[in-house]
Amino acid sequence: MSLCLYQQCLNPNLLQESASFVMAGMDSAVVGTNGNHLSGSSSSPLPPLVSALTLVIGPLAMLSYCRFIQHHALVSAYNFHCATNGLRHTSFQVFKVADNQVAGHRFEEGRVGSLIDDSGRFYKPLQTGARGDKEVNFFKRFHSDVNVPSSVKSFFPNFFGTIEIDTPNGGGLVRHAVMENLTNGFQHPSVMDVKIGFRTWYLEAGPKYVEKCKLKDQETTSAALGIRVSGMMVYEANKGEAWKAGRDWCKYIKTEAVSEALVRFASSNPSAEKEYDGAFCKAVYGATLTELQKLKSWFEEQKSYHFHSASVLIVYEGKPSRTQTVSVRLVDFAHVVYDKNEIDDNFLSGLNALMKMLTEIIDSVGNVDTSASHK
Ligand SMILES: O=P(O)(O)O[C@@H]1[C@@H](OP(=O)(O)O)[C@H](OP(=O)(O)O)[C@H](O)[C@H](OP(=O)(O)O)[C@H]1OP(=O)(O)O
Ligand SMILES: Nc1ncnc2c1ncn2[C@@H]1O[C@H](COP(=O)(O)OP(=O)(O)O)[C@@H](O)[C@H]1O
Repeated sequence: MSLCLYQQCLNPNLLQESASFVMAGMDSAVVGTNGNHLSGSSSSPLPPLVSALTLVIGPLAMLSYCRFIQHHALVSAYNFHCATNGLRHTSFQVFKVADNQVAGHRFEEGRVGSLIDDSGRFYKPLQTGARGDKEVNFFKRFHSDVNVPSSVKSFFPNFFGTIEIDTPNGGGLVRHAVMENLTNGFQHPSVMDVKIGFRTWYLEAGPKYVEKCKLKDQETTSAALGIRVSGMMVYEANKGEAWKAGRDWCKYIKTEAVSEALVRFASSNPSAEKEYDGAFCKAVYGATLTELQKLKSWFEEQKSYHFHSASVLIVYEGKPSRTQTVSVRLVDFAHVVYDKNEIDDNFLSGLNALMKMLTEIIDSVGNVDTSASHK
């Protein structure tokens, strides 16, 4: 979790330019609200370790490919509480590979994946063109939609705008969405991404994309079950390390083995001697169901947002503790369609399918054979 990928240049001229850009471009209401933080964040002393790192790595960074990050979020971030913190990106920034990312676009040969920082932010590389814009527009629209209750908004990551980060693979500047890191605060998170819906495609996306999705929905469990386990990692306290499912492990889970995979995710009680703990599994999924029920109530009414290919992200603490926290949130909003004025049956039925499966697991968890392979 400690690979330092980028070191932002500490070029005072650039900082200056950026600061004045921000001040000039921002709405006065934002400056008025956050003015103290604005000036404070640009001049606040760096923590000792960071300062030391700056001295050592700074000159190297200056020579390396790390260019100044252009911050585009600040002007448009009027409706979001990001402007003040956003300015921090203009001073000093250490990004790390998001090791807790379990699905989606990851750092692989020639590809760019998500990053995190120590302040609890998650940087998701946006696709070029319309697709990236779609996700950004979703966040802006959704978080400022007065018709969505705040209890529902809290299922979605906070959004802090976008920044462009120079990638080390020669790809140049890549725009990233800056979000709340949903695994922040967990010492050893166990994380599972469950894609919701019997179909991930939607006609508005165009025939090529629809074909690609249809094939994937058939090949995986989406079409048959309404859910697809897209990724998972489980912290195994007895080993002191996390087991992460590979892309193919997830892709080729057979329909009849999904339940077993779900049990595997939640039954690894780090405080238990044995590998499999039904009581722990019940506790994790009991808490999950309580959250999903709230989400479901909203989906039973709302007609404004249709989510395709979005996922429920379940996170629990793998470090032994007496109280267990389970976080249930949503991710991936690159395929949202608006104002259809009808219930999002595809997402709702997928959610119901997941809830039914989790309920069945809770009822029968003692009987599941977790030693069997899922293949
Ligand atoms: O962008 P691609 O073609 O690599 O496809 C992504 C998939 O990568 P893969 O092709 O399986 O290596 C990717 O699969 P993984 O999660 O990496 O297994 C996702 O399915 C992604 O969809 P979304 O952004 O989660 O809706 C997929 O993105 P879209 O199909 O939504 O573009
Ligand atoms: N805000 C977030 N905080 C923490 N992890 C996240 C966040 N958003 C996404 N992830 C991680 O990244 C993975 C892929 O996210 P997703 O939005 O589906 O990306 P992609 O569009 O590349 O498929 C998720 O399964 C999760 O592990």
